[in-house]
Amino acid sequence: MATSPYYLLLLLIPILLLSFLILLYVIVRPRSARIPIKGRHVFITGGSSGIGLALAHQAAAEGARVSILARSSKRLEEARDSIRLATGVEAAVFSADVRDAEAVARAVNEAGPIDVLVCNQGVFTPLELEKQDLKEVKFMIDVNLMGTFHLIKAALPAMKVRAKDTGFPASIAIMSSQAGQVGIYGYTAYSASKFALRGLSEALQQEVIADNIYVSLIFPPDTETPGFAQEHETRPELTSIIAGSSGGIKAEDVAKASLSGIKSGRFIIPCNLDGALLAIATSGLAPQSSCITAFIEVAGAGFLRLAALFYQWHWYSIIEKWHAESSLRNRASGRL
Ligand SMILES: NC(=O)C1=CN([C@@H]2O[C@H](COP(=O)(O)OP(=O)(O)OC[C@H]3O[C@@H](n4cnc5c(N)ncnc54)[C@H](OP(=O)(O)O)[C@@H]3O)[C@@H](O)[C@H]2O)C=CC1
Ligand SMILES: CCCCCCCCCCCCCCCC(=O)[C@@H](N)CO
Repeated sequence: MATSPYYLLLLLIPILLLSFLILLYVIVRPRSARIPIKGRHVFITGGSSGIGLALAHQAAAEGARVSILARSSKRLEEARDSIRLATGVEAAVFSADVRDAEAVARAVNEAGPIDVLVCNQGVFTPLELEKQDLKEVKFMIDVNLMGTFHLIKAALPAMKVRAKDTGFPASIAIMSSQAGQVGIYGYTAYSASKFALRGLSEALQQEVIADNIYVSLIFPPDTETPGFAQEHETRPELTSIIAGSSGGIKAEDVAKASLSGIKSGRFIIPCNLDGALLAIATSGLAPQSSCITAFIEVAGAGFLRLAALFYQWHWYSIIEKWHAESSLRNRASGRL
């Protein structure tokens, strides 16, 4: 009996899919890696509060040797006590302002060679640019971007030697934000500082892969931390509405997602489902070590661009409505 062409087509689809997956497996770069943290030195900046403190707890609980850096010695001591109480691990603490390259170099040299560097420190004071003082703009760029440059410059030489001597891959993980994947009302300076970390990370990964060092970029949504509580008091209403599109998350959940991605040597680390969709929609020319994720990125690009257009349509409708209502309020109060 002649084989119906439909059977051939049905047979052809899984063969084509499998061939495509094999092609992706061959081409994805850098090749995936396992980065152990048990017994290794994890250095976390901003480790005295919020996400950084949750990361320090998680890393200590997984058997890492933990160092935390921040400005306030008091908060560092309190963080060290909480880590000891929860995990029995004695974290090393270093007080320095990441804006001071020499202070950072001193702290990193004192801490000794690092296996996993987590550049987590960050500040965020959302406000419409027109109202924002340029000093605040510079402050966010200096802490979030220049501070990260200072840390990597100080830690990289010894990390290279250490990775070579131990034969284990090392990791440089940088804390971005979903506001580092999409610009959000009120976050002109903050988004700029976080988008810049994307360019830094993509370029740096090409520079350090030969030294068995993997770069990870972490993209949390709004996260319940002391910094966020402070931010929430002053951020513009439209910022809260638009940023709220991705919901909120606990610092512990960001820490778990971050460490899991770091240990797998993943370049882009989302922290929730919206973040996973956002990561695919903004994958661009980012490195990708997983052929499955690469397949989803290729297959989902078109649909997710459509979803992104719907999000923009929704956000601009909210902005338009907000301005219409506020001009009605102003007219009603006779302020126009
Ligand atoms: N909370 C959120 O909604 C989200 C946060 N993020 C990012 O996560 C990171 C941590 O945020 P979060 O945990 O909320 O922040 P917190 O404000 O709770 O903690 C910030 C930490 O950074 C330290 N820090 C601040 N400025 C400096 C500096 N100049 N030098 C050294 N250390 C500094 C603080 O210690 P000290 O003040 O003593 O120096 C503190 O340990 C940031 O990069 C932020 O952009 C990303 C997405 C969402
Ligand atoms: C195509 C699919 C799209 C999927 C959903 C996109 C939703 C994007 C929302 C952006 C949220 C920005 C949060 C910033 C958090 C932060 O960094 C501040 N709290 C300061 O710390």
